[in-house]
Amino acid sequence: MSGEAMVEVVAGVIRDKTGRILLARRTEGRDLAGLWEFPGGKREPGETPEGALARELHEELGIDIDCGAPLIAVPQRYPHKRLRLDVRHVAAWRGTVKGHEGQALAWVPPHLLASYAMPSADIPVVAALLQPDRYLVTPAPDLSDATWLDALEHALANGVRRVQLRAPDSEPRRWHTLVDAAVDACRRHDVDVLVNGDIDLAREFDIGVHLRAAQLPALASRPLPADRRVAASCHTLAEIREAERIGCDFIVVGAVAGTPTHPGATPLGWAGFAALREDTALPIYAIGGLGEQELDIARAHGAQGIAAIRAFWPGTP
Ligand SMILES: Nc1nc2c([nH]c(=O)n2[C@@H]2O[C@H](COP(=O)(O)OP(=O)(O)OP(=O)(O)O)[C@@H](O)[C@H]2O)c(=O)[nH]1
Repeated sequence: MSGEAMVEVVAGVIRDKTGRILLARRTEGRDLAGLWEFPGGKREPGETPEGALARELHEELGIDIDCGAPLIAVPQRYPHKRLRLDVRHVAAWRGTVKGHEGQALAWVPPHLLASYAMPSADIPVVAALLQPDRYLVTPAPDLSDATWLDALEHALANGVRRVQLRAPDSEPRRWHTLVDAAVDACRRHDVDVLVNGDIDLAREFDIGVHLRAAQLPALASRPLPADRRVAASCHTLAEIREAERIGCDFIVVGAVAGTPTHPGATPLGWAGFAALREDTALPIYAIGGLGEQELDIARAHGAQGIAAIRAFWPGTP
């Protein structure tokens, strides 16, 4: 990793009464000119993130704000600099929004954010605003099918919004029946569902696919159309580059902490996770010995959220 200094940037998610979000366009002559961004700027020495955001939004837009909760802090490497983009919700603001530095402004409905060209650090920010922060990976159906489906229903009722159906050693016919029932349950809850590894099964059920890193080199491009999710599990920067090459929508990276299922593996730790995060714009779920209680620390290191088996599966310790 380069020792080049990290520039600390803070930006705000400002909403109007209808829920639209404010973007500002970077003016000509600046780095990344023409791209849209969340209003904000560099922290000055001695400033808190909240203080820097209040100052920047006053200078750039003429508004006074109450800083709200952190959304995500994204470490990102650009060709000539490294920065950490610390994005805060703006809880309340007063005044009339106006571009005081000649910048164009746009109030954007959240579902249209992804259609604005933005710097790469903003890709994970938009994902953090729009996509689930927990990604359940199902355990193998060791007990009865009914027990497994019942646990899935409970996880969905508990608010899991994205699921990877995974059963490494299941008998194919039994797995097909279970996938059928699980997809049905996920559709009833309007939950995003992917199946591990099996592209044909994903096509048959018209769901997403979660690829193993070893599957990536053989694929020329993403195996499913743009409206079906393609994800991958990655452990190294080389694997992340493969996921980018085929056009994955998001990835899972780990193991961040130690896990009983991989006792010999050296965990990445949060610093190792953030170092990989810096080199890609893909949304990343952190996995490996993590649960709901790590969501805040995950977001503080640029993760979309947490992927887990045990932590999100009812009835497992
Ligand atoms: N405010 C803001 N800055 C962002 C976002 N995404 C992103 O990569 N940045 C980068 O964070 C830095 C913000 O610093 P700044 O707004 O004070 O920019 P500047 O023109 O003075 O800096 P420059 O010297 O890099 O051109 C810029 O390098 C900008 O490209 C974002 O969503 N909002």
